[in-house]
Amino acid sequence: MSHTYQVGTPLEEVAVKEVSFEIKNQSFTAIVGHTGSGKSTLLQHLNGLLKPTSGYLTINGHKITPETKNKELGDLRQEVGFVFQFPEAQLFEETVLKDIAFAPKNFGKSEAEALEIAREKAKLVKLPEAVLERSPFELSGGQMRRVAIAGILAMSPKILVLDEPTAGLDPVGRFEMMELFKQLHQKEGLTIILVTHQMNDVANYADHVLVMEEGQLIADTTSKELFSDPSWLKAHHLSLPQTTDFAYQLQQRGISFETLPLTEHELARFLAPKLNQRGKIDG
Ligand SMILES: Nc1ncnc2c1ncn2[C@@H]1O[C@H](COP(=O)(O)OP(=O)(O)OP(=O)(O)O)[C@@H](O)[C@H]1O
Repeated sequence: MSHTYQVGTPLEEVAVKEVSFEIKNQSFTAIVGHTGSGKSTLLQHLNGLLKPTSGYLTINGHKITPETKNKELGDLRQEVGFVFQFPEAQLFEETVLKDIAFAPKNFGKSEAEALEIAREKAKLVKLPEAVLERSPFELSGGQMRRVAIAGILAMSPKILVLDEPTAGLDPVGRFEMMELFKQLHQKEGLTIILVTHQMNDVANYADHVLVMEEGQLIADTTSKELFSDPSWLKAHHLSLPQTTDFAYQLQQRGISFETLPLTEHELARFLAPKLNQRGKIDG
């Protein structure tokens, strides 16, 4: 599929060029690439916010073509939860619980049912009980974002699409947010599709990676494969996760790795026996 903005005007811009890929059910996919490479444009096709200007996509059995009408996309929009950048900007209700209950209520649930769903989803995103009756605007940035995410989960989506969901959070908030997505993926069985600039998050959480460059898909791979080739990443001005970079630097100083580690845990597992051995020899 391709997407061109403002076709036929002087501002015409091909944002996504003939990309073709498959995302498996219940996978955790990261989409990476520089600013302007087409990630957000691609993402907005996944629940029909944008339609391809040529080609098609099939999501959960729903085919979207340039001719697809918005009214045909109701089911898809319920099945694909879309978390925009800074989703807390869309909070508006008087209380946290009412905000989370908004969508189910709008989609025909009774007030009591919607509030019940809201309680369940608030728990799922680990909002403390004490905040549920408070105004969402009195919460911390991280908590507000959790309210917004709970509001999307209240539609019981099968696929969660996240556009830089940790932007603007502090390191602890970022970690907790990523752990939440990991839990939603592993325990709730959600398919996660995440746009991120954080290679550490790609290494720690994603199994599948799509790399965009100037509107084209230049890699469709696993995180292990992607980070095993530092020279390819360098050629495309992409960085390595911190741990992989550290291991790569060790490798350049003569310590050989079968495959470069992606996580601190993998690096520690590799280094510990070597350092223990050194200790024994030195001692
Ligand atoms: N509504 C729009 N109208 C016209 N051009 C647009 C529009 N939205 C995006 N573009 C252009 O499409 C291209 C891809 O933008 P897109 O936002 O998809 O990239 P991105 O990889 O998500 O960038 P970022 O990492 O900064 O969010 C850019 O050249 C951008 O200027």
